[in-house]
Amino acid sequence: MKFSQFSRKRVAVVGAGVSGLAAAYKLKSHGFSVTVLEADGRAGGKLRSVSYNGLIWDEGANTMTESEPEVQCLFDDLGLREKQQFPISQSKRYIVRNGLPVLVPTDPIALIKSNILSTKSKVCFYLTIEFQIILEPFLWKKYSTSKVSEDDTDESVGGFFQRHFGKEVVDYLIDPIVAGTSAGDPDSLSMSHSFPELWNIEKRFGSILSGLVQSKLSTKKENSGVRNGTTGKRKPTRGSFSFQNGMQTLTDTLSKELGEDVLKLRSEVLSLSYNAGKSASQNWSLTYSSDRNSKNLIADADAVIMTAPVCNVREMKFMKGGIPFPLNFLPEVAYLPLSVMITTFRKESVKRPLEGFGVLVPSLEQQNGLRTLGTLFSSMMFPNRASNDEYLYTTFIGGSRNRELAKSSTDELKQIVTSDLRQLLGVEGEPTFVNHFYWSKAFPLYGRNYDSVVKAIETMEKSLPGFFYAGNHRDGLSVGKSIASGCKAADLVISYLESSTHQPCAEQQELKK
Ligand SMILES: Cc1cc2nc3c(=O)[nH]c(=O)nc-3n(C[C@H](O)[C@H](O)[C@H](O)COP(=O)(O)OP(=O)(O)OC[C@H]3O[C@@H](n4cnc5c(N)ncnc54)[C@H](O)[C@@H]3O)c2cc1C
Ligand SMILES: C=Cc1c2[nH]c(c1C)Cc1[nH]c(c(CCC(=O)O)c1C)Cc1[nH]c(c(C)c1CCC(=O)O)Cc1[nH]c(c(C)c1C=C)C2
Repeated sequence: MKFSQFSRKRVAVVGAGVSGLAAAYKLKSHGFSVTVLEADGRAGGKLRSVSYNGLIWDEGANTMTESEPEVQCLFDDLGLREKQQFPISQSKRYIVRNGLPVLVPTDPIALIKSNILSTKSKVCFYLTIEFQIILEPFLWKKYSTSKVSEDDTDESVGGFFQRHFGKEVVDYLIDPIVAGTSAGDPDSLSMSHSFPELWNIEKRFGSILSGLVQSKLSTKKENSGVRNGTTGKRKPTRGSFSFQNGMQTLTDTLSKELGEDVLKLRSEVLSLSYNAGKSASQNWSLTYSSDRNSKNLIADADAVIMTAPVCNVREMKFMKGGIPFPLNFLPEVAYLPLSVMITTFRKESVKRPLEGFGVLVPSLEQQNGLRTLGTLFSSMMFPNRASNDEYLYTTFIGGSRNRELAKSSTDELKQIVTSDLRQLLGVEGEPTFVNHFYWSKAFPLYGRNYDSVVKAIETMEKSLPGFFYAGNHRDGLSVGKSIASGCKAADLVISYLESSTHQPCAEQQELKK
């Protein structure tokens, strides 16, 4: 316990996904009395690992990165470093072109040599790289007055990259990468919400490439302190990783640290009521269902961190000062459905196995008969996830490209996956094992009107003192960003409750503005 003065302050965290658990862990270690209410019978949310018959697989997130400082701190505190598992040959990633996997080059020169792009696009890409620093600011100015829509925060990912690199780069690089990181498509996604760093770099420097060069130089300058050991910050490990027994090891470790008294499973939050008191003391009252008790239960709290998806928040009842607080300003969020198929094949049945991370299928390759979004070479990356004589693959189907296909039966999906893997890797015969997991709402779509969602969340926070929203609907979909979002919400709760112990209520409101 770091600050025992908080031990009587109570915080309710709604949702035991990675963001809620990270927030709760931080608050608990600062001495708060925390309750995590989780609707499901398990903790972890979109982190979901299975060990069965000598196989290990993930039905949700498969890997994560450690770019956010909050993630680094959490791992150090939890002692998770020894459980991290780094994939073999993770830089080898493939994109399908003309029906076959092509290794994605890791640098521009290799890209010129590869078959991913046509000669015309390669020349265009090469010239762009060579001359972009000089030409791009002018191109940007030209487009910024002609092509970008009036409210330019709504530019699509496809529009942005086409403006910079041309259509073929969008079709054969951006489209598969976007599918492989959000299950979305370049035309539906908002650039400012999906790639905020790149968007801001262009806004700040007027050009992506010169901006990247300049920001890289300034990061190098900042990091030189790390090498000298003067900043005390750890340099993030490079690349993606998982954990022994899969990604759920992370949320299992957090759940264990929190303990059964804190984490209440099968507890779906139904309503939240805020009643302003003289101080921010137990102003919140939450009702939740409990399968152990036919009656709904009540949890009182001084502050609330909400991490349930927006679609679930819209179903909750909010009250403020005894009267309903309607959430009609909270827009409906679109979600992408996804099926995750696990298959294993005997090694001798895979005629053209590939080493590396996995293969992504651009939308245009549907014309060559392929119907999956992509496949991770799970047991190539993590050999202990299958026996020595078999390969385990994780294939994704659906997303914005093919919502209906995601809902297909296990048998239909088995045929689709086997057919795609036959074409891509030369598998023969049937898989020796199949597992299917269907996510009806795998990802929120950061669509071109997503600003309205973020603004509505901010309105909720401003209108309801002591209410904070965290999770993957805010600053990014990745596990790392979800953790960072949870930790930031915990920090806001700490300053809110710290200030509220010394200040009258009106001033707390000011603080939130
Ligand atoms: C198939 C798939 C693959 C992915 N792959 C990767 C990857 O490789 N790398 C990566 O970085 N990210 C990946 N992600 C994304 C990442 O896993 C998620 O964005 C992240 O885990 C979300 O965490 P969260 O805590 O914000 O939300 P969630 O995990 O969705 O947690 C929210 C929790 O709130 C609970 N809840 C909802 N309503 C209520 C209520 N009324 N009362 C109480 N509780 C409620 C839910 O049951 C849930 O447990 C993937 C996601 C999916 C679905
Ligand atoms: C084909 C479908 C999908 C694959 N993974 C996901 C989908 C929808 C989900 C997913 N994967 C990653 C993230 C985090 C994104 C982020 O913002 O960091 C999500 C939501 C990790 C990831 N996967 C790929 C990349 C380039 C990244 C970013 C991190 C990293 O570079 O490691 C590419 C990729 N995804 C899939 C495959 C088969 C693949 C590449 C071959 C599957």
